[in-house]
Amino acid sequence: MTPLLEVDRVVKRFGGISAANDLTFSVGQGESLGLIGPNGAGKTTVFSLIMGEHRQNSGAIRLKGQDISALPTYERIKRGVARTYQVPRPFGEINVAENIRVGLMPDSIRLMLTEGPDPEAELELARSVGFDAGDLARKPSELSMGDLRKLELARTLATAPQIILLDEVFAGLTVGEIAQISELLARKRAEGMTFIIVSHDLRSLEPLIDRAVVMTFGQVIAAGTFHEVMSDEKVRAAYLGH
Ligand SMILES: Nc1ncnc2c1ncn2[C@@H]1O[C@H](COP(=O)(O)OP(=O)(O)OP(=O)(O)O)[C@@H](O)[C@H]1O
Repeated sequence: MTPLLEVDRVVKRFGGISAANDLTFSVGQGESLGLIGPNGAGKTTVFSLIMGEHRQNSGAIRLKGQDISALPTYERIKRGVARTYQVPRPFGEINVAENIRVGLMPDSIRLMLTEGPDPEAELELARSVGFDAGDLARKPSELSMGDLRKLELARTLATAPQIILLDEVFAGLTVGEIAQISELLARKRAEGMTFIIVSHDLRSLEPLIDRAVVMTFGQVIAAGTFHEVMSDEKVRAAYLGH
C-alpha cells in the first residue's frame, strides 16, 4: 500500500552542512512515527522540508504517492499536512478563539466574508485540546507553555490535517501538562490521525508511537519499534553516548 507520506532520498544542504543527507523514510496511514536523534541531527529541517518552508536540493517528498516537493506551503496545508513548532508561534495580538479561527478559515475570501467565524467550531476545537469556554478570550501572552502547545495543536487540528508533524511537543511542560498533551495525542491516535513526533523526552514519546526512526547527521541510522532502535548499537553509540 502507498504510504501516506514518503521522504525519498532527500538532500538538504546549508552551506557545507548536510542537514538531510539522502534521507529516506515513510509513514503509513494512521501510523504514529517517532523521529528521534541528537541535537543538530536534522529533525526540524525535515519538518520544514515536508511543509515547504525549506526546499530540498534533491530527492522527493510524496503525499499519497503524489510529489508535493514543488508546492508552496499553503498548498501542502490544503492537502492535509500540518505542523507545530518547537517554540510555539501563536499570533500574539489575538486571543485563543481568534488563533483557532485562523486555522479554521476557508481558503476562499468570499466564503470567509459570507460565512464569517464559526464560534461553535472554535469552542469545540478549544475543548478538544483541554481549554474551556473561559479560555477563549485569553491572549497568548497570558498562556503557560502547556497552554501554548495546546493552542498550537488546536490551530493545527483546525486545518483538518491528514498528518501532523509535532516538534518537541513536550518541551518546557510540567509533568501534569505532559500527561494532558499525551492523553490528547493518544486520543487523536486512536481516532486514526497520522503523526510524526519529534521529542527528546523518550519516556513520554514511547507510548505514543508505533515505530521509531533514528537519524544523525541527516541520515537514518536505525528504524523499528522503540525497543528495537533503543537496543541498536549504532543508536546507543550515536544517540545515547554509549
Ligand atoms: N536555516 C539554517 N541555516 C543554516 N544551517 C541550518 C539551518 N537550519 C538548520 N541548520 C543546521 O542543520 C543541522 C540540522 O539542524 P536541525 O535544527 O534540523 O536539527 P535538529 O535535529 O532539529 O536539532 P535539535 O534537536 O537541536 O532541534 C544543524 O547543523 C543546524 O545547525
